[in-house]
Amino acid sequence: RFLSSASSSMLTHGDEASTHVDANGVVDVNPPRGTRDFPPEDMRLRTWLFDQFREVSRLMAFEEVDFPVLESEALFIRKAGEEITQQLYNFEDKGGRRVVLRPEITPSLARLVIKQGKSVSLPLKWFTIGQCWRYERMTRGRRREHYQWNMDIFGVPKVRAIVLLFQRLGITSSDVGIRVSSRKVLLAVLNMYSIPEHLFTQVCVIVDKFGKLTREEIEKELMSTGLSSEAVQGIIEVLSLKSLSKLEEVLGSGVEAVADLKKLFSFAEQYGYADWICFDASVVRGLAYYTGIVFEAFDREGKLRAICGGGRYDKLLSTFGSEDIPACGFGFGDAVIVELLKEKGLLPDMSRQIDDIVFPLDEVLEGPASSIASSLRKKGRAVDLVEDKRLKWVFKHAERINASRLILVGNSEWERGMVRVKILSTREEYEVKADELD
Ligand SMILES: CC(=O)Nc1cnc2ccccc2c1
Repeated sequence: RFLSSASSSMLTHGDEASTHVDANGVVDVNPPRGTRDFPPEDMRLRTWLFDQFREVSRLMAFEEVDFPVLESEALFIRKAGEEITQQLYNFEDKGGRRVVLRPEITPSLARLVIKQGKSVSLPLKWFTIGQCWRYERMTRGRRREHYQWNMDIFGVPKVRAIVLLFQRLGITSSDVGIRVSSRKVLLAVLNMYSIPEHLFTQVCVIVDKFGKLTREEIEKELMSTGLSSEAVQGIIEVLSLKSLSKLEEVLGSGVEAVADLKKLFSFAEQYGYADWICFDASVVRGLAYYTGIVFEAFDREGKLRAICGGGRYDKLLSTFGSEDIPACGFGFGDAVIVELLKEKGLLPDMSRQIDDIVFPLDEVLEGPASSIASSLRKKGRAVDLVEDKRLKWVFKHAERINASRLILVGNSEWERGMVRVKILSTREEYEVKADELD
């Protein structure tokens, strides 16, 4: 497999957009800051990746849903100080409504589940692949949009879909692991230090920065919420645990967190994906609404950011004023996975492919050539009908787009109802009756 240039532009940021017209009046051809175009080669890679997402969703009997990329701002106003809600791509529309380009999918899912109310039978398993947005100062030069595959189950407590996808992509459990923990671990610690539960989501968001900030910075942020230094040390000590038995020693065996995690790891054993997952108490994920098991996939070489992440969120619906339905799900971005596939030499060959090129050798034969092209298309063949070119160009073009066959419509053959076929891989050449061409 060779690396196409595709993967590079999947990773580049929208170039620095300058003013929108330059000195000679040429419009700025770059897409807006932090966004990407998808020219054909990049679009082939993206389509391939999204086809893998779709196939796994189909295999797991998930139904596809979709939502507007524009949502009411109210859906994302949360008080916990998450990065995602501090970088809302929000604005006021011409009707004076507060709207956003959605930063994530789950709240839209929840909105639709509530809207569908009694008409949906549980459990429901929905998936979508949607573009998500954030507005951050370009100082960090990060992208402002990415596509996310979301898989969510409402009405039950799933990690299996992710393992299935990795296997489809050729990624093994020696390449990637999934760190698993539960928000209930943190809840138990807060209770040990009798910390009020209203601090819970705030503390989760801070602790989610474990890997990204220094210990001192974490301590400082935790202290700033009013936690005692004893509680701060206790939190950091417990969240550094990587062994379930040690966790049990610290929290005691009656704690729900320990029971949940033991159950999950025994399911993993039974389902045969135990070597993909590991307990890591530092996993809390940065979204305020998680209530139980949380997980994130990571590359074992530690070079990349989280590949995907998710968890259980049993109380999201009540934050929208509706009755709660237990739910869990994950978001899987389109960027880090491509970096990983590139690292592992697993990017597929993304070069263009076409079945037939049909070429009239004389312009009086453009009619017959066109009818040959359409009959082949009716048989499902991808046909490039070429006109106004010299034969030399057509041969080069056939190479360039990896055509399987070149079908030449010439006067002498056509008088006999024949066309000339050239198989480009074997150089084999033969005549065939035009209406027997398949
Ligand atoms: C690697 C990458 O592109 N991350 C990314 C890019 N855009 C986003 C936009 C919204 C939310 C998360 C986002 C995450």
